[in-house]
Amino acid sequence: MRSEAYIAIENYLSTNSSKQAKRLKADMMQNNQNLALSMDEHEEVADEYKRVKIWWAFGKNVSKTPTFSFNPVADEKRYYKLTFHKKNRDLIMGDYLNYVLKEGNAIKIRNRQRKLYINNGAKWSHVVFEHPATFETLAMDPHKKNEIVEDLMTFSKGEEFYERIGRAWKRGYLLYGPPGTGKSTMIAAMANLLKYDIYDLELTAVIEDIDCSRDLTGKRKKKQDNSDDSNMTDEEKKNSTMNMLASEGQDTSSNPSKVTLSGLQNFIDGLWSACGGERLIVFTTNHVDKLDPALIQRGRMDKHVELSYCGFEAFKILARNYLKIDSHPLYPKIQKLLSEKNITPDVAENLKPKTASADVSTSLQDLVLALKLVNQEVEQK
Ligand SMILES: Nc1ncnc2c1ncn2[C@@H]1O[C@H](COP(=O)(O)OP(=O)(O)OP(=O)(O)O)[C@@H](O)[C@H]1O
Repeated sequence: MRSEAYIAIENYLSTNSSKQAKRLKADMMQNNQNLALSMDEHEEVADEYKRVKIWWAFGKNVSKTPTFSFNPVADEKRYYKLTFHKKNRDLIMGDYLNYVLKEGNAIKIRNRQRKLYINNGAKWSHVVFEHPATFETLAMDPHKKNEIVEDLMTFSKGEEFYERIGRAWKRGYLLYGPPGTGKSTMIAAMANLLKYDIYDLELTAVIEDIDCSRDLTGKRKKKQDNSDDSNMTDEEKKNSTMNMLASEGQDTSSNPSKVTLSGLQNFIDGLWSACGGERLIVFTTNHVDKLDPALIQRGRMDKHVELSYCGFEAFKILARNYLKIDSHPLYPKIQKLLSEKNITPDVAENLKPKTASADVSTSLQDLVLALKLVNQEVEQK
């Protein structure tokens, strides 16, 4: 079995390939998407660290003593040999090897399959997290979007900063806005950007009058209690979810069901202090005004982001995603319709081609019809 350190070194060396590509053997793995680079026996790869040259060589020892077994396996020990000038011994054995192990582990985390954990009240279960959302495809004001991406990147690279100021490496986000404005989509984009796992926690058991909520797989969940809320309008219904995004292997197993608001606050604070790695808590709600301010105070939720109705700028991003276009003669009409009523970005579903022969104009015409319909419905209400 290969040790963690061996795998980390292997990962690290695989990124060194740009300089040494000719000398490395390329194997296509899995679905031809992951290119795995490995070294051949006695092959050498040169590296440079703080202007010091280092040579890596791969080798293996096969045990000479024959052993009897019904399932003979070669007793083989693989190793990497490191060559450098002896005056640099301290730098290489200390700084450099630490750097290699850290980089190698980071590559492992970046390349691994990520998970979406769901809490069923008693314990966490998980599925593979595969959601295509990215910040590039998220429709929202570009300035606001850049600010969020920058904030997240600064946070994710902030280990030393948080250590220096003696604070836990954590950040809280509150996403609020009407249903269908992209809160779940943004969480998926965050997880994809940072390569974090997601722990999804429905707070419907805690806050009253909750109807239903949508999870990251896009399915509407059935209401869990039996109380009759058929007289409630959509506006009166609330939906609050907490998502924790964390890097690999962080233990967050707890049972938060049936907690009071102050219990919930303690629970969140407890999660924060549970362990050392970076973590991002994202709290989503449709009704920020109905939440207890104590729950979302700065410190618990550092950044408040409003996800809102679909403006023309956001529509242009959706049109680019769906139709690969930047302009069209129907744009002024669409801009006018979007400005008349509150339209959520999920109206972009109408941009999906409905027939094999549908082209850009047909899709935009479908959208115009859908927008007119929504506007009429709103007016009738
Ligand atoms: N800002 C957006 N950018 C791109 N797609 C969006 C955006 N908002 C919504 N959508 C699309 O609309 C659908 C619903 O969005 P999403 O589930 O993210 O909304 P939500 O705010 O989380 O809704 P809810 O409050 O009901 O959970 C998704 O299929 C998503 O692709």
